[in-house]
Amino acid sequence: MAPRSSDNRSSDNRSPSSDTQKLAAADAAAELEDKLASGKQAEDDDDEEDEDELPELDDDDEDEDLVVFTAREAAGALSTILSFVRPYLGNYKRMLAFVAFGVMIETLFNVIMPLSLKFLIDDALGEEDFQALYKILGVLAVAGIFTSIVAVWYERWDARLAACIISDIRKRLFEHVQDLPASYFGRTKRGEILSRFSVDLSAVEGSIKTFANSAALPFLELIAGIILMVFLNWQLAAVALLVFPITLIGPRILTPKAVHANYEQKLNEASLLGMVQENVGAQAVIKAFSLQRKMFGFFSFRNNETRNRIASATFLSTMVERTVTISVLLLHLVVLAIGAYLATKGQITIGTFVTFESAFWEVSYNIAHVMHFIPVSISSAAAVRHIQDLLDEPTRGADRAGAPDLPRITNDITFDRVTFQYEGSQTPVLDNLSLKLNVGRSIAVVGPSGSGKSTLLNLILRLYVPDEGRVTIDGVDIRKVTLGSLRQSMAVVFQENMLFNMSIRENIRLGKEGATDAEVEEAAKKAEIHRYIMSLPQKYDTPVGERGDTLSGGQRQRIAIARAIIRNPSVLLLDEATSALDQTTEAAINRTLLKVAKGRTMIWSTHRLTSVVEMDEIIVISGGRAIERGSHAELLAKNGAYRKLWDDQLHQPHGAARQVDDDDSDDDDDEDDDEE
Ligand SMILES: Nc1ncnc2c1ncn2[C@@H]1O[C@H](COP(=O)(O)OP(=O)(O)OP(=O)(O)O)[C@@H](O)[C@H]1O
Repeated sequence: MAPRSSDNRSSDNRSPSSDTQKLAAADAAAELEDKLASGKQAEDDDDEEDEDELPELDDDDEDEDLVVFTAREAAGALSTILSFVRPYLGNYKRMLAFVAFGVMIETLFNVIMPLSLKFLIDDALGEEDFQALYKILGVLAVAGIFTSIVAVWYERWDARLAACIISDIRKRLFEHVQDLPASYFGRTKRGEILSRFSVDLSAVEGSIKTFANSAALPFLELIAGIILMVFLNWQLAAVALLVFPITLIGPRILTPKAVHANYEQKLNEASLLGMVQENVGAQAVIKAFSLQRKMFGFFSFRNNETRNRIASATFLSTMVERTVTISVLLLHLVVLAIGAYLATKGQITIGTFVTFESAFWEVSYNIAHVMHFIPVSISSAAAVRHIQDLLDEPTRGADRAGAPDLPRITNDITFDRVTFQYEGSQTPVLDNLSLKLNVGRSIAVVGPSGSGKSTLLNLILRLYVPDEGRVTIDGVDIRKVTLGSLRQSMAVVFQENMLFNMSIRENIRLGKEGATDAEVEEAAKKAEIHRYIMSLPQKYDTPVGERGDTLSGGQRQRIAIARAIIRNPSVLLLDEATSALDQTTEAAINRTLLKVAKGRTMIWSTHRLTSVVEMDEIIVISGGRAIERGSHAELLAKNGAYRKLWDDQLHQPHGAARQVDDDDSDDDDDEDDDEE
């Protein structure tokens, strides 16, 4: 038998492992799941006769033709993968050529090897010609060593090529996700995006990594083996090839059942994992309510269910493989009998008989190999479609062609009859809102929960764009300037402040590229966090952990404030930026923020009215509009919506505090509401 230079292939090719079958069935299950989830049928379901039309999957489904991979489907899957991967191959033509050359050499050797048996037996051993024997062995040894070297060499390039392509796809995907508009993240589950990077990318990776060894090489060897069989004895080859389809009967019957069982297994495993994830996340509640035993009971039940599914799926997957090996064995007996008969009748030589046997095995195993690759490629094609769908999502936040940079903000930020509604929601959050925010002032945006305060800031940042009307800065529609220049002039602190898994210093420095250590410390001092940072053993080099988990909510918020301050922005946007702070720290930061706000514009959305009393202006948002506007004293004097919010927050009956506050505001001028 010809030496196999590719170890991975030789191990599972010669004896198709149950793992390979399991993998194939599991992948097919993933494909089935995808199809069921998306409600789509297979690509070629326009053909009424197709067997791959997918009925609902349920436990009683006895339709054995549920999923049979037709040649058309396999070809469609391959073409989907190849057309997706082709643009990436352009950068790696040299590597591709090396791999193709290696595969050709290996195929050639694996034809020469069985063929040499014929000459070895008939010409050398049969004729006792030692000259010929040495020659044949010598040629084989040289060819074997050469092929082995080539195989090791091209495997290296193959591994590198696959890694490069996947890395490029991952990069492109990540870059694209960065550019997607905020609305996409609003309507898409986080897990869905993550699964493009994990499940789908690894399915594509699986097919790319194994393509040379599990598809190209077996396919070429299959063709070469058939040619060799026909060359040796076409009658015997015809018998062998005619009965080869018999080997497909077992998989045809059992594959749908195995696919179904694997699908069920996947569902159970996913649910088990979900349970572990939920459990780990809810440890505090579980401990506080002593729920350990109850949770263990739920887990055991699900675990037993999964155990039964795994056993059944493994057995069925193994049976798919077994039926192939049993059919090949029976077929082999037929070929052996006919071949032996022809040899005894002298119609073929012993050498031809033995070589035919060898070619027969070659063809059998290569058929099995190609068959194993089909579900892998179908699963991978489904993954490619998912990835492509994500890549096809328009990056609406991108700049218009030739958009200019936003000049320095000098006058105002204006909402000009802005109506905005989130995707999928029934009512607009902002309804024909007109509002002029003069720069250089500290402005608070207050209002009931859900009134649209954060939305207002999101529109200024162009995280979302209005459905009607426009947001302008100094008269220029912010959609018409570059996003980079718009955001460069702003800094924002959110309520939920995401820190990155890096040091405190690096997190603060994210606000300003190239900021010096002194600037970082200055910003931290202003955000009232410097003293705490200095108390840590690693000080500014302390890693904050994933999402800043090693810090308290208030500490994260102060670091986020430092990150915003260091940017030295024209416009500082604060969205409930001090919600996680205690009153003393909040008061200190409020003072700092008011100092920082001098000479720039600060727009602060908040619930805590005590934070906004010193602001230049307070705007009350309700029902999608600005209903009141003025200083704290003016708005109290108005005795309207702001007054009610203030009283509610101070737990005073509406009107009870009026006398006191009215006294406070005696000197204040009344100012008209700017509601437009
Ligand atoms: N991404 C989103 N997708 C759909 N609806 C959203 C989204 N974000 C906010 N909303 C809805 O829009 C409305 C306004 O939300 P927004 O966060 O602007 O209010 P808010 O005044 O800042 O509220 P709070 O004071 O509670 O933070 C709410 O009804 C909210 O449910």
